[in-house]
Amino acid sequence: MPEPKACVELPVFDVSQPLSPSSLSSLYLACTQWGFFRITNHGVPKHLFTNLYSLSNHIFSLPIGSKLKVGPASSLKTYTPPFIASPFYESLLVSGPGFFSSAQSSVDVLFDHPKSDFSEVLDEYGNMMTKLSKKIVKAVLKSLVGEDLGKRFVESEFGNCHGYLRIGNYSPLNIMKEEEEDQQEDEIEGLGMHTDMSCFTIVHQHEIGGLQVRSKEGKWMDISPSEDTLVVNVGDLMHAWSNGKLRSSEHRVVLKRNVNRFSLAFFWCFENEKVIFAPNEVVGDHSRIYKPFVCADYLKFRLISEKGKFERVGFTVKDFAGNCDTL
Ligand SMILES: O=C(O)CCC(=O)C(=O)O
Ligand SMILES: [Fe+2]
Repeated sequence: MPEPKACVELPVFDVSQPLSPSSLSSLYLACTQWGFFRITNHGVPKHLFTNLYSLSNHIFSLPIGSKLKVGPASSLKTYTPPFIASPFYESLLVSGPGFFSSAQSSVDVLFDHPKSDFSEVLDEYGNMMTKLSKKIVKAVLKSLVGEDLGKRFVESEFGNCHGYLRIGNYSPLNIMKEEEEDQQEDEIEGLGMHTDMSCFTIVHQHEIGGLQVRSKEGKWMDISPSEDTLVVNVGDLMHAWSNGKLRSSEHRVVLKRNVNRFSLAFFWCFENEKVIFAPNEVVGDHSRIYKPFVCADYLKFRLISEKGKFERVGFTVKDFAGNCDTL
């Protein structure tokens, strides 16, 4: 018998105003317990999501041969086809801080005629996510180390962060009948269990839901779709920078047969050359659990592990920089 479904109740924070002391405590608790929370009054108008999805749909509907012109073997490498991360998942990458020119460089290759509507919408969305990410970093640091120290770290540690957006299209269409006749479950994995390589990720999930977080006990919990909120999660870089205090939780996406799903995942990351080393004020009396490491080296380590389809034993920051007994 399939297990009954469980849904996690994530706290919701209104980011249009400063958080009260009690909200800051619950933000800290959410980051340590779940590594996930929601934000509301984020300022992204509904029509922007609608536009973004319809313009992205236009791109994902192109023939695979066209999309591969910006695929992994091309010089741009902005398109990831199905069968690399998952057979039902394809994605398009748009990087900041110049979201317009990043989107436009893909569009110029994908379409024969000049077209800038996609890049304009992406620019607007990317800039909004950048502002939100800065707000989130500020609030979480305040909840972690207090206002004064938080403000200092925002500048000294997070001042050179950058963001990139991954537009995801999940299409588990017409495949099941032949391949999975014997399977009774009506849900299939769209994106396998992983942690994010970011400081924070901001996700807009489509109304059909499917995002799940793994509890500390190892149980998969649904993060229900909610029209007015965005989902935020802590990534590996923030986990390491906070000496493991903030949780970078494993999560995945499950799909319903024959139902297409879109999502927008915005990753806010340290600059490539940054050495990630939890400040003494964050470590406090605890023992240090991560060795210092260069951000780009960790990203490289993850890419190699993923290409090997996770066959290597270690593929998270714990395996990369954990067991800090030399300091
Ligand atoms: O599609 C989603 O809802 C989340 C995607 C995700 O977890 C990721 O891209 O890292
Ligand atoms: Fe993720």
